[in-house]
Amino acid sequence: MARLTIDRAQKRFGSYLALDHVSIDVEDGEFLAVLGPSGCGKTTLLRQIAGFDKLDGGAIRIGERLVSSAETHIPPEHRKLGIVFQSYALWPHMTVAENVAYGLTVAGVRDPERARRVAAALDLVGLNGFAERRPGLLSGGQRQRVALARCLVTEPSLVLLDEPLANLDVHLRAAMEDEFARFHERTGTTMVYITHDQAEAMALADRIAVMDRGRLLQLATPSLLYREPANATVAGFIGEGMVLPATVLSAPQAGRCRVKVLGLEAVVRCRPDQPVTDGAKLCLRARDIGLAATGQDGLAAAVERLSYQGGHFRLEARPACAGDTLLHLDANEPAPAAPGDTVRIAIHDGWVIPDAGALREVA
Ligand SMILES: Nc1ncnc2c1ncn2[C@@H]1O[C@H](COP(=O)(O)OP(=O)(O)OP(=O)(O)O)[C@@H](O)[C@H]1O
Repeated sequence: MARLTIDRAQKRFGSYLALDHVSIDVEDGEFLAVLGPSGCGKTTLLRQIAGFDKLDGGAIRIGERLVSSAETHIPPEHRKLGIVFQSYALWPHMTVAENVAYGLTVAGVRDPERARRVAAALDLVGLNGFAERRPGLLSGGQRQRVALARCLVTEPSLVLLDEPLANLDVHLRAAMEDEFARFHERTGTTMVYITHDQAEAMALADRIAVMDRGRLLQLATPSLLYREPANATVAGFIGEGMVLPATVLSAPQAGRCRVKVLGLEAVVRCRPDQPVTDGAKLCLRARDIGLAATGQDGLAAAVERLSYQGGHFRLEARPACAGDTLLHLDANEPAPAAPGDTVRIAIHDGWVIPDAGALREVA
C-alpha cells in the first residue's frame, strides 16, 4: 500500500494540453474515483500513473518514490502496480489459476509459494472452485474477478482500475460494485478507479476527482460534490444539477442566504464568504424543488413531459418567465399534472455556486 501524489501533471498531444497542471493526493488506502466525460483526460492520467507514457511536466510519486517527471521515468513493471482493464486481458489458452499465477511466474515466484498465493487470491474474489477452468467458460463478471485476482496476487502497492465494469450488464455491475467495495475493505489497498459513470463513482469512492478538458475541476467526497459543487460544470455533470442565474440578496447566516431566482425569492445554502451579488449562479437538484402547496409562493411553469420512474414521476416544466430554462423535479403518484398544464413550482433548497472556487478543493 502506498499513497499517490500527482503534482501539477502535464501531458501534451501536439498543441493540446490533455493534462493541464493536475494535482491530486491519494491517501494510503484511499479509494479515489476519477470521473469525467469522454475525452476529459481520465485515461491519459491513468497512463501517466502506470508509466505507459512520459510526463511533459510536474511529478508523480508512489509512496515517497518519484516515478514520473519530465526527467524521470520509472517503467511500469517497476512501479509495483496492479492494473485491471475494461477488456479483462486474460490469456484464453491458460486456466484461471495459470492466468492468476502469471505475474508471479514472471517475477520468479515458484511453487508451493506461488500456488498458495494463487489460491488465496482466488479465495478473496470468491472463485476458488474455478481454478482449472478456461476464461472462455466464465461469465463477464467472473472474468473480471479473475482479472482482479491476477492483479492482487502480486500484492501491488497501488491498484489502477480502468472502467472495469463498462462491459457488464446493469445487474452484474451492481454485484461487482459490491465486490470491489468488499475487496477494498478487506485489503485496504490504495485504488484509483477511472469511470465516466457517476453512480459507480459515488457508490465506491472515498473521494472523486472530477475532470473536464484536461483540468481537475473538483476533488471532494461524493456527498460534498453533490451538495456543494465548486462550479457550474460540476453542478451540471453530477446529479443533473440545474444551473440558473440568481441574485444573492443577503449576507450568509449559518450557511444560508436569501436569493432571487426566476423572479422568486428563496433561502438556499452557500459558502460562509458568499458575497451579495446580482451575478451569482444557483445549482438546483430535482429534490430541491417541488409543486407549491396551496397558498405557497410558486413559479408558474408549463408541464412539457411526465415520465414514470417507478414509484414517482419525473416532471419537466418550462417557467413562463424563462422560456430557455427547463426545470425537472420528482412528483409522487398519482400524476399531479399532464403535459400542457400550468403548475406552480416552489424552491425549498439549493446551493450558490462559489465564484472563484473552481480549482480548489471544497472540503
Ligand atoms: N496518443 C494521443 N495522441 C493524440 N491525442 C490524444 C492521444 N491520447 C489521447 N488524446 C486526446 O487527449 C484527450 C484526452 O483523452 P483520454 O483518452 O485521456 O480521455 P478519456 O477521458 O479517457 O475519454 P474516454 O472516457 O472516452 O476514454 C482527448 O481529446 C484525446 O483525443
